[in-house]
Amino acid sequence: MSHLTDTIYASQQQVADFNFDQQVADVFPDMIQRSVPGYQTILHTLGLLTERYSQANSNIYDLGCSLGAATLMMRRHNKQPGCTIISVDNSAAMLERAEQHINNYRGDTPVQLCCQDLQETEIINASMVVLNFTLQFIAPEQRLSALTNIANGMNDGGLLLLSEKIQHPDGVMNDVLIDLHHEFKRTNGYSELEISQKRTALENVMITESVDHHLQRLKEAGFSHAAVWYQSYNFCSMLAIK
Ligand SMILES: Nc1ncnc2c1ncn2[C@@H]1O[C@H](C[S@+](CC[C@H]([NH3+])C(=O)[O-])CC(=O)[O-])[C@@H](O)[C@H]1O
Ligand SMILES: O=C(O)C(=O)Cc1ccccc1
Repeated sequence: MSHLTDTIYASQQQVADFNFDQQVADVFPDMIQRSVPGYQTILHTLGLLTERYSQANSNIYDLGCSLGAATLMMRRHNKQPGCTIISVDNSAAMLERAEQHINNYRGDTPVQLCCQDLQETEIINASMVVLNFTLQFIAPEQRLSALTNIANGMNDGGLLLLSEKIQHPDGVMNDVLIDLHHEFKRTNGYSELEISQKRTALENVMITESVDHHLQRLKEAGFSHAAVWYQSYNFCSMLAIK
């Protein structure tokens, strides 16, 4: 697959709300790599977790799969027979490219691609569910019901990986983490204009919450255990066990 450079916010513009359209899908590998600290570490660890947590004859869900990076990692590492990976995204542009991307690799575990809202996705017999930077795009008041639907469809001992951009409850520390993230983006070649215009685009679309809020809600949704396993600046990854 060709990897195009993300220049979406490089020119001064009337900034519209961020949306996962064709333009974003075209540059997504470059955008996520240059924007999300720890993205590769999280995918690498997801491979290890798949070896440990996938259960024979179960479903594995990648919710908000974008181009299928987490799907491919789980397919590569799944050692259990009779599993199906169900990869869901409500952006047709993303899913179209995910299909091409996934077809470029071979694997034993079948992958079903579904263009639908994850909130309308039936979760059944799940040993693993991945929400890798997806829940943050769901309206906050809908997050508990989305997570409850997921927990209800998971098998005992099943694993949820939830990665999110987070907000620190201490305003000063929150600003420190945001500064560090912006420095990370500058180091990766984004200009001040790109950083500030993207921030505006995301303002109404991506609502961040504190780690405590996430962990408490995971318990409320029906998970028995939940903890942070990784954080890089204001990007955090949590695990929950049903
Ligand atoms: N309600 C929804 N239903 C389904 N999909 C949705 C919904 N809302 C947003 N999405 C989809 O969630 C994805 C979020 S990106 C995930 C990266 C990927 N997980 C990765 O591991 O590379 C994260 C980011 O761009 O920061 C997009 O593809 C949206 O279309
Ligand atoms: O780019 C940012 O500032 C982010 O917060 C991460 C991100 C990455 C890709 C799409 C949307 C948000």
